[in-house]
Amino acid sequence: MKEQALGFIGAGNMAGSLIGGLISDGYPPENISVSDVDAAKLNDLATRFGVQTFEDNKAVVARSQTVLLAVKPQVLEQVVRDIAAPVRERAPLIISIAAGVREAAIDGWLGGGASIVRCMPNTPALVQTGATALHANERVSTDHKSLAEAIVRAVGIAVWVDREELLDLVTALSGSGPAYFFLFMEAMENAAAEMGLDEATARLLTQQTALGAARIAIESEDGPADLRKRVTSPGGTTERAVEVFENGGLRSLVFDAMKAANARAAELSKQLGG
Ligand SMILES: NC(=O)C1=CN([C@@H]2O[C@H](COP(=O)(O)OP(=O)(O)OC[C@H]3O[C@@H](n4cnc5c(N)ncnc54)[C@H](O)[C@@H]3O)[C@@H](O)[C@H]2O)C=CC1
Ligand SMILES: O=C(O)[C@@H]1CCC=N1
Repeated sequence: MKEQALGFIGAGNMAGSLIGGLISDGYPPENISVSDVDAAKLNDLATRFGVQTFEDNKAVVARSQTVLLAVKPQVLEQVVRDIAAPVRERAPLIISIAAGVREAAIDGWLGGGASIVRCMPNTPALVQTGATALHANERVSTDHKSLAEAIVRAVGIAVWVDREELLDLVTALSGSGPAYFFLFMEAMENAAAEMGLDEATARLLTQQTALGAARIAIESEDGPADLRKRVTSPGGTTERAVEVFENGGLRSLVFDAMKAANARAAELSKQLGG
């Protein structure tokens, strides 16, 4: 895939993460072009990675075999309509990472007949620990599916979902998920600091605990319920804390939070083109 000309429209956080991952993975920077309305963002990526930059989105389409849409969902329609003519002419593979915008909406704005892969990455892509789910419309060839998967695999793991609606659920799980863990870490740090530990120590111990728990969870054959039991000595401290979480309804709170995020993703897709 590394000989393919790859274009990014939008040079923000996610584009920077994906480009950083691809380049660390050996993708030649001269085969990557990027456009943005913000010249400072383009300068930043050109300096960090040596990629080609353009202020005109159509210039990126004109030189790319794959075009990755990395702008906010709210500006996607205008961006896509603006590149529709060169996309029809060159028929590149279109990959969209915008939350909540359906393949059919993008295809409609392009005038129909486009090969579109939609994916939902997450910000740990920045440190090559991303989790991305992908879905392809019926026009995408097997080779193009492999190409899209290879692009996101450069920054972490990739899984395919067989129904596009499942991307809303993935958004609520792994798309927004890093923020849930950060919230939990923030609460643990604050509690420890409030009870008397200095803030720097509270942060360090919380961070290393999160990293250690994640590594055990990934490396072990066992699920989180079993791993939790191994920390929980009968009559000990963990048991007391877990009792407080369970009695406080942590599980149903997590369920409700993810349901709300899932519903918001579905709502966004209705607002942003059906
Ligand atoms: N941040 C996250 O955790 C995740 C974000 N996403 C999706 O990734 C997409 C990008 O998000 P971020 O990188 O976080 O946003 P961002 O705001 O950092 O980047 C968007 C970029 O688009 C540029 N832009 C705006 N109008 C433009 C135009 N007309 N033409 C070209 N460029 C234009 C902006 O200047 C900005 O640099 C969004 O659609 C979001 O839904 C997906 C998964 C996770
Ligand atoms: O909060 C959001 O809408 C985006 C999608 C997933 C993560 N950030």
